[in-house]
Amino acid sequence: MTPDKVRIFDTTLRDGEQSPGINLNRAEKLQIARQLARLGVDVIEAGFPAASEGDLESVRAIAREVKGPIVAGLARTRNEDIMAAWEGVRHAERPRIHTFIATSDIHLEHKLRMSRDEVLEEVRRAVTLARSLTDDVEFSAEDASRSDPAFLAQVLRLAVECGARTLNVPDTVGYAVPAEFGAFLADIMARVDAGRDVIWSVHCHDDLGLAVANSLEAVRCGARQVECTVNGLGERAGNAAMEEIVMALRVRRGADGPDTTLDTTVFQSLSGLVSRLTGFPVPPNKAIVGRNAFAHEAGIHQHGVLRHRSTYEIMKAEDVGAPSSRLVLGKHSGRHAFASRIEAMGYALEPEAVEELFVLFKNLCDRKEMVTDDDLEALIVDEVLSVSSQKRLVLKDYMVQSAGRDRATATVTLMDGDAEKTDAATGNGPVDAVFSAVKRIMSLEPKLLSYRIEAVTERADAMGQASLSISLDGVSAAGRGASTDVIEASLKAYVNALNRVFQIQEGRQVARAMEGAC
Ligand SMILES: CC(=O)SCCNC(=O)CCNC(=O)[C@H](O)C(C)(C)COP(=O)(O)OP(=O)(O)OC[C@H]1O[C@@H](n2cnc3c(N)ncnc32)[C@H](O)[C@@H]1OP(=O)(O)O
Ligand SMILES: CC(C)C(=O)C(=O)O
Repeated sequence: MTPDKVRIFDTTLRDGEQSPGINLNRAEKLQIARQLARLGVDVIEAGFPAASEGDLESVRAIAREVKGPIVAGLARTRNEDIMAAWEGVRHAERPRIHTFIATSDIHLEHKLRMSRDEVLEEVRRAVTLARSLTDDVEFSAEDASRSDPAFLAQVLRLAVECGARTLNVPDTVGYAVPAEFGAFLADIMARVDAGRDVIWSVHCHDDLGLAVANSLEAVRCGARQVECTVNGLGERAGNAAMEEIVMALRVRRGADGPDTTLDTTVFQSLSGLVSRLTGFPVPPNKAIVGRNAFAHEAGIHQHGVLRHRSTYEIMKAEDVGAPSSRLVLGKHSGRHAFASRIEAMGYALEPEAVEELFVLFKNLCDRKEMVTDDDLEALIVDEVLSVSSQKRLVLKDYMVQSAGRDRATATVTLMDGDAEKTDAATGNGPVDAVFSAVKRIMSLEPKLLSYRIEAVTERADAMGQASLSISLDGVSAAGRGASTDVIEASLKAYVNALNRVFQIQEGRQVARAMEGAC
């Protein structure tokens, strides 16, 4: 074992499960434990076997079935807890008993109601008993960071004398700040002077949002085990998030800094699994495993990432098992990202067409939270691949008023070449009214042969895609239109179909004229 290896002690199944609202059954715990083993954590704290028969059973199942990591069970210093912990872990490949008692005066006076001597006696008895059962005993001094350093050192020295091989210095209530915590740990390590066979550990809570920072500072000061949880779950504000600590060590390691041996590509799927089984969602902006951790929406960032990923990314999404970084198109996006997405979707458009689409896309962004590939496809089909080049009619504006179930009035403004034309009409619904207004503007009576509207995407602000066909003077044509507004989508489809009719009529006239000329 290299001296710079940092051991990852996962306590998702014990401290993580202490989050109010989380209750995992045996099958769920086993599923998580298997994934923790795949990730390569050094220790799985599988539970607190004295807590309940169910907890004991879960710990026992993990100890029997999950190979690789050390399997630990937590125990108070009471004999019955230690025996229960042993019952839980004894069948593991590498069993550990983790026993603890508080060392701060606040806890001694108000909670345990024990003197310092009584606590020392608890430690002596508990560690000795645990050590008689297994070689691997961890001792934790609960509320260490608020304890008198002299007494804390005395307790830890005794734990080592009785056989503990891992000494844990928890910041139980998340009170520590990094520089102070590092100095505190270094001072305690010097006072105890436990030698090279003892591993120093920390266990930080996130009450001030400093659990990860405190853990990293502890590693800098000599800790070689970090206790943490997936997604930072845990009592109150949670524990230090494992994925954040591990990636911070990896990314900032330099040539020979301390590191873990985890397969970090498991992080994303494990985070999702834990989130689904606990019902605790992962915030989109959560470091490492959040949905947005490798997503860019701002045009300037997207341009930078397209040129070189390192401009705005400090690690590879693939390294934490996330899909490669995403450029999310939204109202903050710019032309570079937009053009790149169109190209990636397989469209080779002229720069003028891309520019035209970009303007429409920005308008769409003001109406829609996020623009998907389906939305873009609808825009491309609607605006570019339809008859855009020879458009005679262009929809400029429209207004609809619905007056009761079967009556609506619409005013529509179209550009017919350079001429702006407006007219109003009524109809037996808003779509019928806008179609009638167009008919009045053009003094034409096209027959509606078919009409369909469907949502392109699934949310309330989804793009609607209208498809219809009309016939006029023996010419039939289909039209399509897309918009977040179904009336507008229908109107665009109607205008699109009329433009096609005109185009066909124009083509026939040219053909006739050519025939005449011959
Ligand atoms: C900081 C941490 O996360 S520590 C781990 C916290 N996790 C848990 O508490 C979850 C599991 N706990 C449980 O299921 C229960 O609390 C049990 C089964 C352990 C104990 O339940 P109960 O016997 O009903 O006791 P209760 O929880 O109400 O009180 C805790 C008792 O343990 C004592 N105690 C607390 N910590 C320790 C310790 N480390 N060593 C010895 N005794 C302790 C308290 O002084 C109190 O003693 P008392 O009953 O003589 O007054
Ligand atoms: C039992 C110890 C490790 C603990 O959970 C804490 O102090 O927060």
